[in-house]
Amino acid sequence: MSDQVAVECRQLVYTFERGRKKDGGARAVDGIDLTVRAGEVFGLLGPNGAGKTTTIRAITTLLPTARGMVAVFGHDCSAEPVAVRRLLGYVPQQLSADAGLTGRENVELFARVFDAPRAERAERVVQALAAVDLTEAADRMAATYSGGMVRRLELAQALVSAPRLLVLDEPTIGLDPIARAGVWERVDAVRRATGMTVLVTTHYMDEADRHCDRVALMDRGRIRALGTPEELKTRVRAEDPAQSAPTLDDVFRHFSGRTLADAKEGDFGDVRRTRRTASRVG
Ligand SMILES: Nc1ncnc2c1ncn2[C@@H]1O[C@H](COP(=O)(O)OP(=O)(O)OP(=O)(O)O)[C@@H](O)[C@H]1O
Repeated sequence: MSDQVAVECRQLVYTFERGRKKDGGARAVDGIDLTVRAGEVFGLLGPNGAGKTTTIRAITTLLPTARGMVAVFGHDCSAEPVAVRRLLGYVPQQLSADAGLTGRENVELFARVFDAPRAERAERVVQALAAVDLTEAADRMAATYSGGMVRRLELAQALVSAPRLLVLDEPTIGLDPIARAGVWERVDAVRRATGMTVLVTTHYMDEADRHCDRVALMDRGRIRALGTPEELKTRVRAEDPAQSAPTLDDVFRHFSGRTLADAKEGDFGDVRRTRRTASRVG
């Protein structure tokens, strides 16, 4: 890990115009300060509606930076969006693989769209498929893949452009525990092999605890706590001696004032988004 900064957000605010009244408008992101160091796996954690995806979309230049500053490896996301996009691999929550193409064709398509150097393209496609353990299934139609395989294919699509920053939005939502472990195994291996920075959102606290170097706990558009999972647990133990062995769920409750289960209830839109994501990979 280096001292270089991969992602920096300063006082980032994002308000949706068509907002929900109970949120006092729709301030999805409410003044976020965040630094992701080069080479780390950084987790943005929180329940549905916390503002994770909105933050990710600002970092990936898919939303304009309305207020505040966002930069990726020193490139301002508003002023230099093209330079930022060249450094990114992004796996969104929505399906990004085409069921009517083979795994290999899907990855080749991304290699062309993201302008991987022509001379290296074929080799990059082979390597990206191998990195996610899809070499044998590469020439099958993606429509025949399991949910876990689709997720790994989408990972290969993002890796083929050799990004410096890999952004994963809920990479394991809707997958069974074995498939979830399979996705993380590949992410960990790629990170070890390349030193790539990984920014991941999840509401699975156990996964974040196991795989993230540092985490930011988000709730209602704000970061409630930030640090390594161990640092956060140590803080909870110090502030609440009744908690002798807190989990990250306990840490979330301590800093946000509510349980993840309460926070998870969300609203109709939140539930619909989760179901859509879960069913698309299921
Ligand atoms: N296009 C939109 N228009 C209006 N409000 C939106 C829009 N997208 C998100 N929101 C609202 O912004 C808030 C933050 O949503 P966001 O998707 O960033 O949360 P999240 O933490 O990523 O949760 P999820 O995992 O459910 O996507 C929520 O209250 C949500 O309803």
